[in-house]
Amino acid sequence: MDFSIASLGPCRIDSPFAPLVEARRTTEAYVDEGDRVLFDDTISMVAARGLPIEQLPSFEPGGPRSRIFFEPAKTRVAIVTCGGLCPGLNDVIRGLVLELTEHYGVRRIVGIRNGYQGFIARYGRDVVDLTPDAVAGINEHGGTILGTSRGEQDAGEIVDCLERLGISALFVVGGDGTMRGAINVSAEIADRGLKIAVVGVPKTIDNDIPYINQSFGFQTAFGRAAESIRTAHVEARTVPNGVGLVRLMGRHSGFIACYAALAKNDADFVLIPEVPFTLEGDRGLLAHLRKRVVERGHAVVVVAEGAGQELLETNGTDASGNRRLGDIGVHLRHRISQDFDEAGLELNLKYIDPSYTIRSVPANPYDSVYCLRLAHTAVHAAMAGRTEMVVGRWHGRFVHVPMRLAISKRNQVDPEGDLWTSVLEATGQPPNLR
Ligand SMILES: Nc1ncnc2c1ncn2[C@@H]1O[C@H](COP(=O)(O)OP(=O)(O)O)[C@@H](O)[C@H]1O
Ligand SMILES: O=P(O)(O)OC[C@H]1O[C@](O)(COP(=O)(O)O)[C@@H](O)[C@@H]1O
Ligand SMILES: [Mg+2]
Repeated sequence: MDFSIASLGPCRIDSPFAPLVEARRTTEAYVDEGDRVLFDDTISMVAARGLPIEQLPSFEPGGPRSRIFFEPAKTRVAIVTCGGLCPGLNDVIRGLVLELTEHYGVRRIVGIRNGYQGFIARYGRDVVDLTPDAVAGINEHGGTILGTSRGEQDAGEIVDCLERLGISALFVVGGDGTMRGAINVSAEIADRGLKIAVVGVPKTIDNDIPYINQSFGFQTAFGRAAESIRTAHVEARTVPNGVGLVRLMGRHSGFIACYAALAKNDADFVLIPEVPFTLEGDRGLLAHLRKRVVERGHAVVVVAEGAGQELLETNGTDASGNRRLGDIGVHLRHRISQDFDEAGLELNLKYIDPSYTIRSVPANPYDSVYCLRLAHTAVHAAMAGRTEMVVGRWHGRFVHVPMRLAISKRNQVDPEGDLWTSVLEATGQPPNLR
């Protein structure tokens, strides 16, 4: 694991934040820019490394610097949002624009329309000016005012466009695919000997980006998902042999399903991609579900879209190379109905798929705060010449994470971890459904 952050050069310019931070030292509420945030947070984890303290894996802290790399008056900035929607995208855009203009005095900020496509001539190269007026009130709305897209674009053409626009700092707001694209862009920038900072704000409702504790918009998304679980529960308990079946987003990671289920504490079974299950046999889902309905009169099943894919046919990939998943919700609805029928049991199954409704909403107040603080951290990093990195929060501290680390693996629910244990405690489902 390499935690070192790439930099465009020494910081020689006084930062407007110098008077605010120069006298500060690390406390439990602040990390000095010269300090490091430890990766490990227990005594046994640190001890197991067997390393001297300065060699322990650690993150560079985020936040304002006393000196910066770019001269604000000469700095031009671009912002792009890519991949699937996520609550809070507009909060991030507005946060970046206001911090850059009001505090650093950056005068030219452009938004690239429709993700990486907006850089490309074939798609009509689409750029809009972003001023404080242009972003007023956008945080009240879901989606992204810049638009977004999937599908890989040529890094050479992207950098041609950055050069033509005279950009010094590019902010990329997106998920793992976006960061892979941004690494290619950074490599092209380095090959051409340019000084353009590329700083990411990681975006994913699936919460599948590692080394950042939690992604923005996730809390809003699972909050919306929890409403579907409440609906399913109300419907299921008011009819004989009621089963509420809820399918939630979560391509490879079951965080939305777990958190939404815990938020309502009404689910009897939670099925996620990280924990394989079978339908058939004494230990399978169907037998346990039948038993639960016979004993208690109703049941609620929450399934993440990526769960049980081994039971289904997959359907190729999307424009970004993401696997198109089989529909586990529809499959379960069919198999549960069949199973109750074969057992001669009445069944009242209500199937709910909130689908895109959980990600197209505006951020809740918690996520809005988080988005704004991530945006501030990203601006401080870029102005200090940091590049090929994303901002994140680790153990409650804002940190800089190398982009390569942020895509080096997928953040997933650990079946041996305490989140899954909480789900097992809350549902009472067997640890092994197979
Ligand atoms: N392997 C890759 N290499 C380069 N660019 C990629 C790669 N995967 C995705 N991208 C780019 O990132 C953008 C968003 O990726 P996608 O996977 O759709 O969403 P997310 O960033 O949310 O994971 C796409 O438009 C594409 O241009
Ligand atoms: O239909 P779309 O827009 O391709 O998006 C569906 C996928 O987007 C997600 O919200 C995640 O998107 P990202 O990979 O862009 O973060 C998944 O939960 C879902 O499977
Ligand atoms: Mg992705």
